[in-house]
Amino acid sequence: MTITNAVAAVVPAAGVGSRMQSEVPKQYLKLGDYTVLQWTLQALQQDPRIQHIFVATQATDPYFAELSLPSKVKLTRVDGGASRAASVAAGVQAAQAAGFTWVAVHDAARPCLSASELTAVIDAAVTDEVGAILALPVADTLKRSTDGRHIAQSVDRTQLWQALTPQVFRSADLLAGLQQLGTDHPALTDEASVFELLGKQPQLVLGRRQNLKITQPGDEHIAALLLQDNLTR
Ligand SMILES: Nc1ccn([C@@H]2O[C@H](COP(=O)(O)OP(=O)(O)OP(=O)(O)O)[C@@H](O)[C@H]2O)c(=O)n1
Ligand SMILES: C[C@](O)(CO)[C@H](O)COP(=O)(O)O
Repeated sequence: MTITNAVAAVVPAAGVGSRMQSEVPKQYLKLGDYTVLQWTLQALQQDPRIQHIFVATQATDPYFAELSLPSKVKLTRVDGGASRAASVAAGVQAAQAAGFTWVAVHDAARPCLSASELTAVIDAAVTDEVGAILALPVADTLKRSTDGRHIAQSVDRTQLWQALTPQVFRSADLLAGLQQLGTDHPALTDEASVFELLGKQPQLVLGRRQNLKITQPGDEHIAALLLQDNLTR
C-alpha cells in the first residue's frame, strides 16, 4: 500500500551526545516534566499529516522502553546506526516499507519545533520537485581560524544559511540517495546534503531561532525556558 497524502516522521535518536557531556544521552535529559525526546515527539504531532513516527535509537538503548509515550499517532522504534545518516536510513527504510511516500526527518535533539514551522516545511516539500528543509539565514559575523585560537579571516555570510530540521523528502529518493552515497559519507550531516551531492537543489523554508539543537552544555536550559513559557508553539 502507498500512502500519498500522509507523512512519516523519522527521528534519529541514536546519538551519544558527546559534546553535551551529560550523564545520559541528551535526548533523555529532563526539560521540566518531560525528556527532550518526549517534547520532540509531541512537537511532531502538531500537523495532522504526520501519521506515524519512526524513532531510531541505539539497539542497546536502556532508556526508550522506560518512557511514557502517549501518542495520537503510531510510534515505531527501529535500530539506529553508527552515523546519523545510518540512523536516518533505518527509519526511512521502515517508513517506506510501511507505505509512506513522504518522510520528515527531525533531530531528537530539537524539542522546540513549532507547529507553524512543521506545516510550512511540509507544504513546501510536497509542492517542490526535490523537497524542502527549515533553515535560518546566518545572523552572526563568521570567522575562519586555522589554529583554533586566532582569526585568519572573516567569511562572507550574505548567502549562508544554517540548516535546521525537519527536512522533508520523498522516502524513495532519500533512501536511494543514502544507499548510493553510503551512510558513512563524511559530508552527509543532513538529508539535504544527499540531494546536493547528487546535483539537486532542495528548497529553503525560513525556520525560527527557537528551533535550536541541544548540542552543548547550557542549551538544555534555553530549551527548557522556551518550553516552560510556551514560546515554541
Ligand atoms: N549515530 C547517530 C548519531 C546521531 N544521531 C542523532 O542525530 C541527531 C543530531 O546529531 P547530534 O546533535 O550530533 O547528536 P549526537 O551525535 O548525539 O551528539 P554529539 O555529536 O555531540 O556526540 C541527534 O538527535 C542524535 O541522537 C543518531 O540518530 N545516530
Ligand atoms: C541535521 C542538522 O541538525 C542540521 O543542522 C545537523 O547537521 C546535525 O549535525 P550534527 O553535527 O550531527 O549535530
